[in-house]
Amino acid sequence: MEQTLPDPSWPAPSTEGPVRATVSVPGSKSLTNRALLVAALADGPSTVRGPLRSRDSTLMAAALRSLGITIDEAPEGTWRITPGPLRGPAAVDCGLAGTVMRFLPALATLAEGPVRFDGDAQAGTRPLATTLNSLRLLGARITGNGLPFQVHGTGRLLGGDVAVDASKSSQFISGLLLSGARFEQGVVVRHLGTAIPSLPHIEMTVDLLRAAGVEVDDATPETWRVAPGTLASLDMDIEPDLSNAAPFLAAAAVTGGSVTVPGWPQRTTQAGDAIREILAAMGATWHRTADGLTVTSTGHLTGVDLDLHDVGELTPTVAALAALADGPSTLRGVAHLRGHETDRLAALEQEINGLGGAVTQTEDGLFITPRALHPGHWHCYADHRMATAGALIGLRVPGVRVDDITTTAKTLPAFTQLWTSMLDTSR
Ligand SMILES: O=C(O)C1=C[C@@H](OP(=O)(O)O)[C@@H](O)[C@H](O)C1
Ligand SMILES: C=C(OP(=O)(O)O)C(=O)O
Repeated sequence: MEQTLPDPSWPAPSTEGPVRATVSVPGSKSLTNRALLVAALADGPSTVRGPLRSRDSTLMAAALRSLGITIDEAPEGTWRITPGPLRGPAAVDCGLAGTVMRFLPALATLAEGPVRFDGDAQAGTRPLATTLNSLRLLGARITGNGLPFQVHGTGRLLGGDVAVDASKSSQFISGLLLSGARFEQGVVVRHLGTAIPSLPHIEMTVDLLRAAGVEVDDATPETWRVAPGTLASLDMDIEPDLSNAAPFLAAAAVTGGSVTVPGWPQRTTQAGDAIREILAAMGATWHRTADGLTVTSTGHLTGVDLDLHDVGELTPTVAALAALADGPSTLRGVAHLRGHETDRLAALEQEINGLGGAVTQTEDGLFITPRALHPGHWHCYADHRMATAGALIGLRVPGVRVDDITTTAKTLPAFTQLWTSMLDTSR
C-alpha cells in the first residue's frame, strides 16, 4: 500500500485582523558572541546577563570551552565566563555562523596547539579567505583556505599592520580587532576596497573593546588601531536582538496593528535599530515609552527606495514588507548579501516570485513590485531570516508553508512560539 509522508513544512498562520501584542525578544546575537569572545580574552571573570541562547551562541560557547574557557550558566540566564590558558588540540564547529568562522580564528592563534575549524556544508560557500590571509600576514600559520582549516596556535601572534578588503563582510575587520589587543604589537587594520558593509557592526566591536578598557583609535576613516594590552573583564546586560525584533514590528505594519518590543535601547550600535525609520518611511509610526518601542500602522505601506548597505541583516524583512506594500520598492547597496547564510537576493527573488510576486534582482539589490500573492511553499535555504520573512508574508497570504522553520534556531529558537502567541493575544 502506498504511504504518503506527512508534510514537514510549517503552515504560516495568517490573519485578517490587526496584530496587537507585546513581544519580548531574546538577546542580541552580535552582542552575545562578541561578549563571549572578549570575556574569554579578559584578565578576570566576566558576568553577562541576558545572553542569547541559540545555535550561533551555543557554537561560540562550545568552541571557547574546547579551548579552555569556563562558561557557567546560572538558571536565571546569566553567564559567568572565566578565562584560562587557551590551548589546543581543539575542534571548532562553526555551523553556519559568520561570527564563529570569522571571529574565532584570530583567538585560536593565541592558543597553544592546533585548532581545527569546520562547519555546515553551506558554510563553505561563505567568504572566509580574507580572514585566514590577514592572519597569515600578521604571523599566523594556518593550513587550508576555507572550511575545514587548521590554525596552528603557538600561544602568541606578532600582529602589526595589515590591509584587508572587507567589501564582502565587516566581520573580516571585527574578527581582527576583537583579539587584536592580545597580539604582541596590537593591530592596525586598513580597509582597501569598495565600501565596507554593515559598519554599525564594526562600531559595536569598537564599543565593546572600549568597555573592556582596550585602546582603539578609529579616527581615520577605514583604519582601526588597537593598542596591545590586557582586556578588562565585562559586567554587562545584553540588549534584545533588534534585527530579530524586526519581523514582529513588521507584523504590526502589515496588519494595521500595534506591536511593542520591551527593552528597546535608547542608544545602541545594533544595525537592527534602523527598522524604526524604515517602517516610518513606509508609512507606519513608532514611539518609545518606558514600556519599549511600539510600532503602529494603518496596514497601508508605501513603496520605498532604500540603501540597506549598513543594515543588510534587515533586508529579508524589508523585502517581505515591500512585497506587501501599495507601490514598488527598490532596495540597494546589499550585493554582500550573496555571501550571507544563502544568496539572499536570489532566494528572495525566487521565493516571492514563487508565490506570484514580481521581484527582480539587480546588481546590488532587489526591485520589488507588489502583486496579489497566492498560497505555496516558501523555501528557507537554511537561512533563519528567510524563514521569518516567509512567516511575515504568510500573515497576509493564507496558505504559505515555510519548508524549514527550525532554521530560526540559528538566532531565535523561540520564533514559532513568539509568533503564535503574538497572534493568540491579538484575537
Ligand atoms: O559582526 C556581526 O555580528 C555581524 C555583521 C554583519 O555581517 P556582514 O558584514 O557580513 O554583513 C551582519 O550582517 C551579521 O548578521 C552579524
Ligand atoms: C548575516 C547573518 O549572520 P552571520 O552572523 O552568520 O553572518 C545574519 O544573521 O543575518
